[in-house]
Amino acid sequence: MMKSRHHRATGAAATFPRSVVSYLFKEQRFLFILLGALIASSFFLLHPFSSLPAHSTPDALVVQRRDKFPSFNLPRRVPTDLKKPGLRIVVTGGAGFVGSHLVDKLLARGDSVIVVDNFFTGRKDNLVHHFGNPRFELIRHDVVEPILLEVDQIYHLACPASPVNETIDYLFGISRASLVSSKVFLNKSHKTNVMGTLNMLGLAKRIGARFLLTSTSEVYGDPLEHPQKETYWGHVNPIGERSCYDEGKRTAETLTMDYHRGAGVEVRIARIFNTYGPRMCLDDGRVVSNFVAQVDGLVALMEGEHIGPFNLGNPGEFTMLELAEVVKETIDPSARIEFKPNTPDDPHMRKPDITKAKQLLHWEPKVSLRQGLPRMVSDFQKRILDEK
Ligand SMILES: O=c1ccn([C@@H]2O[C@H](COP(=O)(O)OP(=O)(O)O[C@H]3OC[C@@H](O)[C@H](O)[C@H]3O)[C@@H](O)[C@H]2O)c(=O)[nH]1
Repeated sequence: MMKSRHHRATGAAATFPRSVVSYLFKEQRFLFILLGALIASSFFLLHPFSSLPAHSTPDALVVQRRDKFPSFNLPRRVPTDLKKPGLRIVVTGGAGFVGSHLVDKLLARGDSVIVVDNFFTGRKDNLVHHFGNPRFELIRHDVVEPILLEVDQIYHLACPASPVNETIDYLFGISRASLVSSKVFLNKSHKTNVMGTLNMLGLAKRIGARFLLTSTSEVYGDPLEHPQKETYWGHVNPIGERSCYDEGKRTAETLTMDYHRGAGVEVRIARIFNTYGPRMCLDDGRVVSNFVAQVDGLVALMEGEHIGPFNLGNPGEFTMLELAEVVKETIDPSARIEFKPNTPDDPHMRKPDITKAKQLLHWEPKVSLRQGLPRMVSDFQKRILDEK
């Protein structure tokens, strides 16, 4: 039985090639196949060559072929786009001034963004232009309570803003005190910096996300070194009126480095110097993005390899009197400048040394203060008038 089956199999194998050959030669099929192959190869090979200059190199051939057949470009482009899906990013304090500009940038880049904000000083209006975008989510949440989210990166900005902004607010006749009572601010600032930062670092550790802390120039206190390099340890009063913010941010930096050294969390630290621009106090959603070049610096820091800290600010210097003069000229040349005592522990001078950011992040501000301030003032003026 076994033998006869083997014979039958061998016989079938022997007849197979013969039947294929006879099939191909029947009715001149082979001739038609040859003819088809000849036409196809002459179209793809001979046609591009016919117009090539005599000295063409292999590279030139590729270029010529791309020009003649635009579809040659397509396979290159499609996989590149497919390979880079957007990141999932949390921005705490994303409804605030710096945060909302950062959110604009990340969404424009193609990332998915979740904003976590308790609207302490931030406003929904700053983000309203993203409502309806499927890559955008807004969660009302206080970061002093833990939250679990699945993301790749965390930008931690949530913090009651520095009292130092009051100087500028005062110049425009806008008081932050009307938004947030100073007592609430004092109680909240340190707690948010400590517990909020701990919670967000804990989240970063748990889900393996990269964490960026927006610290501040306030960590230098009333500096004895001028301008301030990142290596300067600062001159801060631990029990003063401003300490809640200054020491709060210093603690946040310490916690960030603890989680990096102790738990291996990938961290980044930015020290933001006085930021100014549209949406700082009022907002109509229209932005002159150059005002907030710091946002580009934050993204460069998050994407880069360096932990920091990095000073992000404008090294251009101006006195409060010069600032008041610019505001006066732009808003009301007949206005009178009043001199008042400084708030306790207010720094006498601040100027960032941004050499490190320039060298390692390739970042520096695009608009000088001299150019930027009048533009900001007129933007404010217009929006104040619009609101009346
Ligand atoms: O407990 C809080 C406090 C504040 N916030 C939010 O955090 C945001 C802070 O934004 P603000 O506009 O007040 O302040 P800014 O954007 O100017 O500065 C903010 O980002 C840069 C950091 O260096 C500052 O410390 C931070 O206040 C607001 O949206 C506020 O509602 C919280 O979500 N939780």
